[in-house]
Amino acid sequence: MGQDDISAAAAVRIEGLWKRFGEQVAVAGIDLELPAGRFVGLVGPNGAGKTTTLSMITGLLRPDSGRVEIAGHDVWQDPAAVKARIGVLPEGLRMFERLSGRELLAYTGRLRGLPGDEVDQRATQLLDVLDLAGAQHKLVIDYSTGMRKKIGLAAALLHNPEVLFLDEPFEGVDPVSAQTIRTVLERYTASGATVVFSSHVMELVESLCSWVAVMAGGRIRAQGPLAEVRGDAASLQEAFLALVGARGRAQDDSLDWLGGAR
Ligand SMILES: Nc1ncnc2c1ncn2[C@@H]1O[C@H](COP(=O)(O)OP(=O)(O)OP(=O)(O)O)[C@@H](O)[C@H]1O
Repeated sequence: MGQDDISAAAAVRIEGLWKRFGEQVAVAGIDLELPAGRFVGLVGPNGAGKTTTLSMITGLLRPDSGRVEIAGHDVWQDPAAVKARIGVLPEGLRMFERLSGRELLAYTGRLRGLPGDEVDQRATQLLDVLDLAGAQHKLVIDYSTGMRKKIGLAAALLHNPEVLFLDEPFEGVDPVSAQTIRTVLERYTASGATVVFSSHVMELVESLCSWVAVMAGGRIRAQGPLAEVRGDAASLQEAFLALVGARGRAQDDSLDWLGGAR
């Protein structure tokens, strides 16, 4: 099988997925096939439908229509099989904040049905690698934004999922923590696992992802290997702006009062 032949090894298969909120169409019938063993980026402007899509893929939000399959299992017909195989770091990340970081991992491990000593061992390693060992007994409510992302990531990785979904994993994270998260994720995908993450930071997506799906207005505008989606453009950012038709919006005279002589 070639690097870019995904038909036999899709981690995620989406067909005709729709979601409306009243009059607002958030996701307008998308089809997507995301390859296994890759770093996959879901990119799009604000309001494109990324979070809604990820919520439907991970079983957090019921689609109006369409189907999603993860590692060969239907998300809505076989949710237990799917949830055993995925890890999720959702946007907003509501956690049990009155637990310490270590307690949160212990609790998550038990929910996942892992034996206590295995959870302890994995938690120690994850806390260490993510540079949270010193804060492991602090309550999560007292964690910074970056620390919350890291403990959320540790909780999502604890059961060694086949596919990991991350909604804006680097938002609010300092460069040192971002590098730590990146190293952990690179090691994880190198072992054959799949990471799907959403972002609007194109440089990040370009440097991390080998496969990209571009979303705008609830639709998929392009999907495929990074080089293919970028095409002849100088960067993914350029290709993205052309795809979503946003080039030059701030260059007309609609803000002619801003700056200059007063
Ligand atoms: N619960 C909801 N009720 C009503 N409208 C919603 C709801 N959730 C999302 N929407 C709308 O659906 C559209 C897609 O939103 P979504 O959050 O999926 O976009 P996004 O690509 O994740 O955006 P961002 O990058 O800004 O987080 C937006 O127009 C949004 O206002």
